[in-house]
Amino acid sequence: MKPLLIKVCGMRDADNVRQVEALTPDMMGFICWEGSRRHVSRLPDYLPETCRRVGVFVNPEIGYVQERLKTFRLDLVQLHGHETPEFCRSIKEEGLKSGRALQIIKAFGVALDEPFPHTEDYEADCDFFLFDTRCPTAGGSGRTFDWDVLQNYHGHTPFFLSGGIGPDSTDRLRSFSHPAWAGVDLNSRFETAPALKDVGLLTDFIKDLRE
Ligand SMILES: O=C(O)c1ccccc1NCC(=O)[C@H](O)[C@H](O)COP(=O)(O)O
Repeated sequence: MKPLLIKVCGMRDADNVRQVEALTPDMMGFICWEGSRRHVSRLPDYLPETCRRVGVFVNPEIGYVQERLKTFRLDLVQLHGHETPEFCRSIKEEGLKSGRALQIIKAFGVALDEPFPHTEDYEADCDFFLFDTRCPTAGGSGRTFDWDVLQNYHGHTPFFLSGGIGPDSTDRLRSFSHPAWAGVDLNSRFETAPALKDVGLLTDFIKDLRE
């Protein structure tokens, strides 16, 4: 399997952030949306330094993103709502204004009974896509979708595979292949409680994936 970026999402607790950072993921995600059980309402006492910090938003006001860019020192912004390509561009420009080469991850919910998401218009303004299971909670469902539908994605923007990836997913990941596949996103199936990751489970999984 080719080397994959590993993003651990839905972090909040400072000690847990330190423990997960020691596993050297590439990115760590902080949910900046009140509707989530993983919502981070205040700045954690510790933010990771050796991996990139991702702020996860759902249809945010630009001012809220600006504030979180500064306080969380975000490297990437992940957008999980109905944000337009223009909005993605404006967020990227906000990063430039504050002297940061901010990257954008646009998330798309995938459902078998709906047409594959229309990603083309986002190619120019986004650095990554994230294909997640469509769900009423906008993310963090713990449910997988049929990864075969990703063969309908012919774009060039690299993507994260997301939605219900768990300790038992390694074999499926090994048999999955796509030229634009760049990484995996890990969340609720590695939790002992919302926003609290099981370090043992993550240790084994990340070791397996990198072998
Ligand atoms: O995790 C959340 O609670 C969440 C809520 C609303 C929008 C996004 C959210 N998470 C963002 C992620 O990148 C998750 O890791 C992704 O949805 C997959 O989660 P899971 O199915 O639990 O593995």
